[in-house]
Amino acid sequence: MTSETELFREQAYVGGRWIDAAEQATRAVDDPATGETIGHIPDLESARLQGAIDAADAAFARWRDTAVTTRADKLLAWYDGMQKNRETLARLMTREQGKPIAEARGEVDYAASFIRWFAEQGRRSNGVNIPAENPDMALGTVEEPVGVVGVITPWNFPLAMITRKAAAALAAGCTVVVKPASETPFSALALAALAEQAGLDDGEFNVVTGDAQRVSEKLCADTRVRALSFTGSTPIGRQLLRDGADTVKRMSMELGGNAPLIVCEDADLDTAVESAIAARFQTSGQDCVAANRMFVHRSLYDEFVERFADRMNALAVGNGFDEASDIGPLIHERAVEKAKALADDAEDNGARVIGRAQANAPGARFFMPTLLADITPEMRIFSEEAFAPLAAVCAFDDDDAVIASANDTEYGLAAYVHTHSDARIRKFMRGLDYGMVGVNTMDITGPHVPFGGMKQSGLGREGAHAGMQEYLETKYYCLGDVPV
Ligand SMILES: NC(=O)c1ccc[n+]([C@@H]2O[C@H](COP(=O)([O-])OP(=O)(O)OC[C@H]3O[C@@H](n4cnc5c(N)ncnc54)[C@H](O)[C@@H]3O)[C@@H](O)[C@H]2O)c1
Ligand SMILES: N[C@@H](CC=O)C(=O)O
Repeated sequence: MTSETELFREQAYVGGRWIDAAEQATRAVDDPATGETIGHIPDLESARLQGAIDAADAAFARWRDTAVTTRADKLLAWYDGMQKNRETLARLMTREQGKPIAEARGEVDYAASFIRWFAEQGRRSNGVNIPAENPDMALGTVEEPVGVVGVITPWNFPLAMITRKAAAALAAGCTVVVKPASETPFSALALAALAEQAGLDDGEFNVVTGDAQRVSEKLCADTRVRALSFTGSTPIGRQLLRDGADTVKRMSMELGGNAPLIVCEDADLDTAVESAIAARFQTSGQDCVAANRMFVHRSLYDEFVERFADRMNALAVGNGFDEASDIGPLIHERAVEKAKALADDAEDNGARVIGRAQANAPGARFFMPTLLADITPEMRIFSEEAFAPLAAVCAFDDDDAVIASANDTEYGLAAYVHTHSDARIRKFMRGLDYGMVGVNTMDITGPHVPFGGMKQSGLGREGAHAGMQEYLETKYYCLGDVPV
């Protein structure tokens, strides 16, 4: 097992080397639970960012022609390194992101699962044979790696959002340049240290740090970067789509969410309450597939609100290193201010506010779990992604009306419905305009499923066969005059 200090890297990883920024320019990274500085990362200037693309481009020529079994072996060695260093990676994640340590361990497993899954999938990205109308011709396709892939990721899942992209791209034969969120770079750099140990040490996998705008402009402008895979907010996704247009980049966009959770009159209330608690408060509410609006049939509404509030008020709020904590800090104080503003807006417009006083919060970046009852479409919480432990619920009477209400958003990532009626399951699955629909469960993700959204929640899918195709080009060939 690699020691904690060996995996704690304060340098960028480019072309298999650990580098600083020119003039030793750095940015500080803090612990969101305490505000203490935990380290510094290089603020790479344009020349060194260019060097990362140069390294990835040079490596691509070699990596694309590397035997698929060799690629798979290196990815599996990377996976093994993550397993052996699970606790170190989890502690590093809690330190910089704040999530409860149990969730951090779960994310290490989740992140590693993408590497294992794509290590094998890379051996199965097949072309097709096309029956020729002319018997003297032979037609078909081959799947080829697109080239250098730019990867930009958020802070809420510091490891999994990287491996979900990089493992697929590397398995396809591409090389990658990763820019992690400035709030959570150390998880990414520890991943790079394990990649180096696994033999990804010659420009196949690069992690750059520094000014986000400077990095993305570099990645978008360089024609050797043939694809950009982004996970983050919809406004930034829109900007990157604009920036990538000039070089016609292949774009994968995993953006914001506003998930509805619908409890129908024939739902199992115990399952619905437990699922709603998990769907709202996982990742301390900072989750793209979090249940942002809850709709409960009027016949169950009062009971649901009472049970949900009891479970919510029992959640332990504290430092992520405390094994008893269910809810950790938010990443920024401004995230706390936004949650307070959404709650105030809802209350000013008639919502009931249920929960413990914010004065009991154990620190400046903690937001105490809160339930807004009797919400209406006029309230900001109905259309804005809370990204905090702030739940919102209202009653409904009619299935068609609640589907229309659930769809009344620019987002379309995940949706959840609780019912035991086959007819309703079919109705809601067809009626909900979301890329992913969970029925009687919120446990919908994994490396084997196509994760992604409709409308302004994104473009493309991550995970499963679809996740591999984001990094492959289909080349059609037509062989004339091939006498049989
Ligand atoms: N769909 C998904 O799979 C998924 C997963 C996780 C998070 N998200 C979404 O991400 C958002 C929260 O994450 P966040 O706060 O890190 O998002 P963000 O958009 O602020 O940042 C995401 C990444 O983009 C970079 N970035 C920020 N400004 C940039 C700019 N002007 N140009 C280029 N890059 C820039 C950041 O440094 C970070 O690396 C939420 O909306 C959440 O729903 C979506
Ligand atoms: N919870 C999502 C990440 C989005 O925040 C996932 O499981 O991929």
